[in-house]
Amino acid sequence: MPVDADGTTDAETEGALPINELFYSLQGEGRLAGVPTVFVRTSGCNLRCWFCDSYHTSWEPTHDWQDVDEIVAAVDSYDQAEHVVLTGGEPLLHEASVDLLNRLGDAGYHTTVETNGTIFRDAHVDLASISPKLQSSTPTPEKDPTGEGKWAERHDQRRVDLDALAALVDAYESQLKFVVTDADDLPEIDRLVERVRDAAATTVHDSDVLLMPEGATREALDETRNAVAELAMDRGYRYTPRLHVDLWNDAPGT
Ligand SMILES: C[S@@+](CC[C@H](N)C(=O)[O-])C[C@H]1O[C@@H](n2cnc3c(N)ncnc32)[C@H](O)[C@@H]1O
Ligand SMILES: Nc1nc2[nH]cc(C(=O)O)c2c(=O)[nH]1
Ligand code: SF4
Ligand SMILES: [Mg+2]
Repeated sequence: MPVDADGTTDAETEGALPINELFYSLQGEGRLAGVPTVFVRTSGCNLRCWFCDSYHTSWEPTHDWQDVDEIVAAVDSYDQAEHVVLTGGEPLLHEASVDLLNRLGDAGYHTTVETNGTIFRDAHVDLASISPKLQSSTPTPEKDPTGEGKWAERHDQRRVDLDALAALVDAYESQLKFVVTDADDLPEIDRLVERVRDAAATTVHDSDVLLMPEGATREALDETRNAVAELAMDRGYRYTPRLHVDLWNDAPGT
């Protein structure tokens, strides 16, 4: 069954998830970088960042439908792993993500959800790794990988939902992880962090705000990582590497 253009799924398939890939690696991003982790990547997204490093979950979604039972068994087959990351695409689009997270939490796994922060769901989440999307992520006709620019307006309208961001920050241990393309992104990050602080009851420390260089390949990161590290130092935010890209470049299943 296909994921439709918005990435929403047919009600019939509740209890199953569209899985693009499931693999064992090291967490490459954020405060748990370096931790051995099983990744479950769902397909389908409500946004279309021009730089999306998971093209086959957003711009051109591909997947197998798998029952939550099957996914849990596949996670269990990696004996060494105590951590699971649920990512996508946008994993919180899918109702069945709640069941999967609750099952993994009950089984004793530490669960991280990688989310664009536009959707709140109540589930077992040990770390909400929230990556709100900046204006520089918008797929303008010049930047759209399909060259059409059809998604620019929808992307721009949907990319920030303050209520969802505040609900995620208030419900879960969280980090705000911004993809930085250049220094022009910083004023927008500062403003958005302040808006989240105003909307949420929980204190958001500067050390919970992470700057991540844009780049899906080593070559692309060579152009961004040092400048982003300097911006993090200037501003007092945290820098996060993209360890998996440094180690394995853009190989699938890493
Ligand atoms: C593919 S997304 C899936 C989860 C969710 N849709 C989101 O955007 O947070 C996983 C992470 O990769 C980041 N990301 C995607 N493409 C990137 C790129 N070209 N450079 C740096 N980070 C990127 C996202 O911002 C997010 O933190
Ligand atoms: N190793 C590795 N770490 C990651 N952290 C977040 C990822 C993601 O795509 O959400 C990711 C990923 O794709 N690979
Ligand atoms: S929100 Fe995440 S999955 Fe969706 S297009 Fe952007 S980076 Fe890709
Ligand atoms: Mg990734």
